[in-house]
Amino acid sequence: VALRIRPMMDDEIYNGATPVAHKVDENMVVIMDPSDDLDDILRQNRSREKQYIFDVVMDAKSTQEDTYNKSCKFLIPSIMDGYNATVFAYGATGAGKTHTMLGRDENPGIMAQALTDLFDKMNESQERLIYKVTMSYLEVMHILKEGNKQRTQEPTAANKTSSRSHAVLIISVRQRNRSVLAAGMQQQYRMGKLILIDLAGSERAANTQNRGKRMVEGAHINRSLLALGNCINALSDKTGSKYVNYRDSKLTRLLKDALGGNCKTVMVAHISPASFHFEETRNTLTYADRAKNLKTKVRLFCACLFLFVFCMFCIFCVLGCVSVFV
Ligand SMILES: Nc1ncnc2c1ncn2[C@@H]1O[C@H](COP(=O)(O)OP(=O)(O)OP(=O)(O)O)[C@@H](O)[C@H]1O
Repeated sequence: VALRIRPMMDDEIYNGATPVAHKVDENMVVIMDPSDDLDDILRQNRSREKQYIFDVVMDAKSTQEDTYNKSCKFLIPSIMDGYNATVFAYGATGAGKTHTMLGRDENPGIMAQALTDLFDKMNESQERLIYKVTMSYLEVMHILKEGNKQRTQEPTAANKTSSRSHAVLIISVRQRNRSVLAAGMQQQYRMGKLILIDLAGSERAANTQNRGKRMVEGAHINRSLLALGNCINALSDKTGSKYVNYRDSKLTRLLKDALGGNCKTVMVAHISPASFHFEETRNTLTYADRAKNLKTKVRLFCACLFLFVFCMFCIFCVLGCVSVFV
């Protein structure tokens, strides 16, 4: 789990917001509750400061390149070796998810950097290996941009360029060995999949002042994010006894492997440092903190096949022995 704290926006500073989230070191963030309600007896003795620890903490000084290097780059060789990986951006509306995942042409985010890295790595080994890359959401780079033009972006009171849908980029890489192919021999191929997800932001209907279609859209977004939150809660339950309802939304069905299956998963949580967004910030940090408890099991596709064949072989041997005795 990585955390990115975006810079304060000009309008937040103009409207009197103060920064309440601070990076302490590479792994720690501290938030300070800005409320100073003297009548709130229940909170009077509580510390207003809370610390959270994550694998990576980045603040306004982190560039797009730093963010990619720290949260996604290490996954690229695994994809080429046949593993599955998912990176998803999580956070409230306006917290900086699209900036991280997509960025801009002159300042590209994780999606474009991961693709560039992947194709560079494939070029390095193309004399030895043959790759087949398939993608949904894009086939070549320009379709990523086309896809993003199609994506509804609407200003809401909470974010001027709010994404009104989840964006999912799935890159599948199939790899075969040239020399084995040239010799005309049968060979297993390796298949790795990288899923990059820019979730639509959770939002409070009251904050966005959305009406009509936009409000219904917001409700759908929130419902799927609620289902995601429920799955994270159930999966992070230490007793392991809670039922994980992946079927609650399309989003959780899509993320099933990323959350509890055969996948290396990175969650990049996003928060705003501004005091106005303290409640959203605390919610995001709570979920990100829970997400640290999630465990996935990563296996190679061909290794599974081998295990299956081996198990079948053992079963037949046992059945053979039993029938001899009978
Ligand atoms: N690290 C950053 N550095 C500079 N600007 C940023 C950063 N993160 C976000 N921003 C700016 O903050 C604004 C909101 O960010 P963005 O649209 O990425 O939020 P979001 O979480 O994707 O919101 P939504 O869920 O509503 O789509 C944008 O103008 C974006 O350029």
